[in-house]
Amino acid sequence: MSNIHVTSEIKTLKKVLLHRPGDELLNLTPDTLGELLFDDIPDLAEAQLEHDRFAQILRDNGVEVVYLEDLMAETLDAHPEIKEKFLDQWLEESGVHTAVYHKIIKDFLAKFKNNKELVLKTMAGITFSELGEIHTNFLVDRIETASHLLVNPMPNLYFTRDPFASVGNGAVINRMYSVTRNRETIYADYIFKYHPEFAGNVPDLYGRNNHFHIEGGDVLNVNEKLLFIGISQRTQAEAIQDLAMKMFYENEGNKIETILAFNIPNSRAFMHLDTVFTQIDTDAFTIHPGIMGTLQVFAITKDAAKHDVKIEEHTGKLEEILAKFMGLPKVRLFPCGAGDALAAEREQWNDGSNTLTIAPGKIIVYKRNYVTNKYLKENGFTVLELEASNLCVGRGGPRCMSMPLIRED
Ligand SMILES: NC(=[NH2+])NCCC[C@H](N)C(=O)O
Repeated sequence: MSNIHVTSEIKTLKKVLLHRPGDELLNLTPDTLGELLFDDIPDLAEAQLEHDRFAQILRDNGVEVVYLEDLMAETLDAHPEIKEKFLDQWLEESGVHTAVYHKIIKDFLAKFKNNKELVLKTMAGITFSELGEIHTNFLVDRIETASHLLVNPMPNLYFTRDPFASVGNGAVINRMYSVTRNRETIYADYIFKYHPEFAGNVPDLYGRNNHFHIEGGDVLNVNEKLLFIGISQRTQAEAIQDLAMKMFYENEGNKIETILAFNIPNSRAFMHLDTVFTQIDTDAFTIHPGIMGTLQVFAITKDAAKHDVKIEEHTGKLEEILAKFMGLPKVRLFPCGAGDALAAEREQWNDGSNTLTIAPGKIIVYKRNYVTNKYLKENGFTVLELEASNLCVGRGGPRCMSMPLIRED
């Protein structure tokens, strides 16, 4: 029996994975914002308060909250023999190839006796100055243009939606689009391989060493047999085709029969499908009107005779395509900004259409998106509002900040 079970976007959420933003946010500087995929530097203490409020809303609604840093620390506690391998891999993938640096960092990390502190340190990054006495004489640290960092931080970790995606009883462990986010998947990889609760029961449906990139923000579980995946800045069409082949032919336990691929504009504001489209009830979605002009929808199914996939483009009204594939008489779309074009752009930027559904019709949103929230309330949705203005400068909302591990059927 797997410890992952997700066959829906909306059914009652039972267990979710979060990461509480940590010191990695202190290692953001104006010069590194672009590379590290942030638009501003959040106030860490405020961001943590906001994140704790998010976790509390989830708990108050009966959801068990677990943290990535705890699962990874428990993994190392249970298997001390993999610690060296984990650290070597993390260093190698952090771009620390020289033996001298490698040794200095390993010596520095040896001070962290507690695995949770060690894990948090690997997430936060390492500056030259904190190496203190071990920090000897580095030319690279003396030049004017030097970065202050020996190991880069992973500031996007609190967007737990992206490094892997729960699908059915398995996990799509992703190859990420950006260098800065690629190391994030190491944690999921180790947790699913070695954590006592998950080891041996969570099949990897994709693989972090795959050539093509795909991220969890693009993957929507509609039902046991149907997935929606965005073709976006973060997810390549080739990755979807590859995933389809793996799901259709290599994973016995997987029940997916159809993948609807949504080609959305390639832009920073719409980096993943879930930034412009999320399911909020059995027959309802939020949508950013800005994607409608160029949207293309493809159905990918199994072509058993050819041991291949069959690809068909579907044109026409989006509501009708969705209703057809979901087996519903009708589907309702709720535009971000409630039909006001300016409000739509402003609120989409702050994740107005990035809702986390915790039960049919019950959603968590950022409070600041007044226009969209009011509209959703007027249409009968239960809207739980999270006050947050620091978390959103990382350009992600409640769905991005959560990875469901268990939902009811
Ligand atoms: N599922 C999401 N929409 N995640 C948002 C991730 C934001 C993050 N700063 C990035 O650019 O990767």
